[in-house]
Amino acid sequence: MLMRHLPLANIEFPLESFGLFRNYHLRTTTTKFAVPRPSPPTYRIRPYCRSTRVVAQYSLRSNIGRIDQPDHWRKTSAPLTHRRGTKLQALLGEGGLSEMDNYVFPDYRLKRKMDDPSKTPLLLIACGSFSPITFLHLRMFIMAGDYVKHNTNFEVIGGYLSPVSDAYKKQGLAAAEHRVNMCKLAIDKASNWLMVDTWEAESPEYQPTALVLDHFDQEVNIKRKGIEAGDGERKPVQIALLAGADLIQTMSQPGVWAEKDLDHILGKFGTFIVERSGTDIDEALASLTNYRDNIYVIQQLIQNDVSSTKIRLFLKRGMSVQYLIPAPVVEYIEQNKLFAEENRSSNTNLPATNTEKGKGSETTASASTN
Ligand SMILES: Nc1ncnc2c1ncn2[C@@H]1O[C@H](COP(=O)(O)OP(=O)(O)OP(=O)(O)O)[C@@H](O)[C@H]1O
Ligand SMILES: NC(=O)c1ccc[n+]([C@@H]2O[C@H](COP(=O)(O)O)[C@@H](O)[C@H]2O)c1
Repeated sequence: MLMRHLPLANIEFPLESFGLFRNYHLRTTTTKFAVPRPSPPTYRIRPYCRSTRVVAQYSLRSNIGRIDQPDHWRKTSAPLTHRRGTKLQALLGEGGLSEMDNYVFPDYRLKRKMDDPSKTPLLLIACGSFSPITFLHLRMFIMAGDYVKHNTNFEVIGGYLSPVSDAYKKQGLAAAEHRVNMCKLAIDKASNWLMVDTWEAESPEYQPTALVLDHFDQEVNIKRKGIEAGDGERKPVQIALLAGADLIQTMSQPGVWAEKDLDHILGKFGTFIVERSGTDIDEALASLTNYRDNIYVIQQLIQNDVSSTKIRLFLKRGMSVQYLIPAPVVEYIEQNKLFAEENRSSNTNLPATNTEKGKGSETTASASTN
């Protein structure tokens, strides 16, 4: 896996060597051996060093050097052993989350060449829980696209959903595998420019947003050297965070964002903010005036107050969420019985921001659904 699991070797062992364990981990102080999945009749062993990870992260942060995943590693992915023989599996295909261990940056919907070389290429990144993804998450990209077209000199060349890692431990966070699958289902047929990047979701550790944006910068500007402008030249792509106003509001709350991360996100990358009911946008931006040239505020002309929290609340109460979230996602939730019960097994450490933002509260379930 890129950056986090820099593989040093790719060794196959006979099945009998490991008995019948499906996941097998050997740890020493400096080296970890992970056996992600059985690939009958052999297990694939993936050794990697913790120390290399630190070096890789440093390189990524500072854009020094190049961290390449060896091609042989990508191509020798273990076959899936738990195939879901459903319509959804057909949709998710081989790119389903079951193959998360073999991370490859998705670029199949990235524009290869700009339509207008005089513009600045722009890539929109929405970081979030997406537990589950709603139509508003998708609408954010559409609203941003319209805003960019009519108000700026940017040209959007693609958009990514980046579901947060399980390590975020937020209340109501379904397993990353499910959240990624739902995001993929939501965009599969519905978009020709949105993609789901699993780099963050795959990470066993929480990745701060500044680092996530660095990852995109690395993939698009360092590895792919930007985009062809149409006049023979390649242009660097402006990476920007796409977020709701509630997220920006947390930027002035003490302890939520590191000062250097804010400077990195708003100074180097910039952000497109979608208005959200319940959040005073002027108040949210008051402490960020230093970065105002890099902050674009998008009005929600048709207010949509749907949130993942409200969706989970409906599901917990056995109410339908049809037409609030994409149909394949409704089907996926039913098939996997998600959000039906209080699902807090991995979410006992709740962040302080859980019940604000006018999203509805899972703990005060009497609110807003009557
Ligand atoms: N109705 C909405 N209006 C504006 N922005 C939204 C809306 N719903 C989600 N967003 C934005 O989408 C991004 C991803 O958010 P996230 O996955 O945390 O969704 P959420 O619906 O706010 O989740 P939850 O209710 O679980 O906290 C955030 O930047 C958030 O502000
Ligand atoms: N310090 C940080 O980098 C930081 C702080 C708060 C939220 N976030 C990100 O914002 C997104 C949405 O978070 P919430 O669902 O908590 O609003 C997540 O992707 C999360 O990683 C990042």
